[in-house]
Amino acid sequence: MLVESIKEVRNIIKQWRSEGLSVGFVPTMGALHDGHQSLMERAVLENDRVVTSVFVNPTQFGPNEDFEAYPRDIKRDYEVCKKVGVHVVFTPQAESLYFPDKSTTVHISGLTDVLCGSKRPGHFDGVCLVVSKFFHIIQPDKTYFGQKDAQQVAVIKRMVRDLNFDIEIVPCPIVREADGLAKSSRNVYLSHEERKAALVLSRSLESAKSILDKGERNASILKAAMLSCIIQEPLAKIDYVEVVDSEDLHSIYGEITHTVLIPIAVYIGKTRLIDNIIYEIS
Ligand SMILES: Nc1ncnc2c1ncn2[C@@H]1O[C@H](COP(=O)(O)OP(=O)(O)OP(=O)(O)O)[C@@H](O)[C@H]1O
Ligand SMILES: CC(C)(CO)[C@@H](O)C(=O)[O-]
Ligand code: BAL
Repeated sequence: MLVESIKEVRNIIKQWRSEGLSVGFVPTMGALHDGHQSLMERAVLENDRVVTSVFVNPTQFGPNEDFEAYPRDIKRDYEVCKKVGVHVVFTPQAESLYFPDKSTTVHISGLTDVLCGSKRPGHFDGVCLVVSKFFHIIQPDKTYFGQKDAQQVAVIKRMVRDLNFDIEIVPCPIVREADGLAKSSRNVYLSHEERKAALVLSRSLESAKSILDKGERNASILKAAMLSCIIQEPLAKIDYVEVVDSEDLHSIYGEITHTVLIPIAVYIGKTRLIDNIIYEIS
């Protein structure tokens, strides 16, 4: 069922709750692909009822970012959700979520000062505001987020802790194209040449993994190897390449002694893509 009204979605969930049913939630910005589908499939397996939101959230886009251009196809998205077995596709209007005075903000400090947070000022405030609204409206038992946006997972977990949401966050693995490119709604922006060039992201992460597999533990050497891999691609412009603690996202410069997150953000032409791996040191 496609539901636009907040009141209606609340009533549906109230009814489910009165029947003792569990509720899973998958927030998305639409233009659904296999990455989103994997989150929805898992939610359908683990919950009696599933809500997916499709909302291109204006407050998480910077003034020079791609809010207008972001791909939108609600008809197709609805078909994908129905096929997967999602029960309600929630598509609120921005006017019903936001008010002109913008009185309330949700800011998670620390974790949002680095990586995408420092490159996209205000981005995580927008994400946290809209996700906290959805959590209040839907009050799910479990909610599903992709590891492709690893910093988003860390930030949302912190918000759930700090605001006492009684919701389990379920991080889901990155789904990739056959050649390694992480699935992303923004991949549609890529020209044929750029699509080939975009492989530099997964290639540089694979090279980091094989360097670690050989026993290298110096984070600076690892970073240098990844940078030199990416700069060989003329269409690529590095936004960041980091080696960070997988929990608190602090940069690591010296010896890697425990599990690390290796997140990267690279412009391919005008399109900014992100990817990462988690490497466990046993
Ligand atoms: N390749 C993927 N594998 C697993 N989860 C994914 C993947 N791509 C997106 N997701 C997850 O789907 C949810 C909704 O993401 P979103 O709608 O922003 O899609 P997206 O493809 O990440 O778009 P973009 O990166 O262009 O903003 C997020 O939790 C995100 O991490
Ligand atoms: C969680 C989210 C749907 C909030 O708009 C968005 O940041 C996304 O798609 O990852
Ligand atoms: N998946 C993250 C949404 C964004 O880039 O705004």
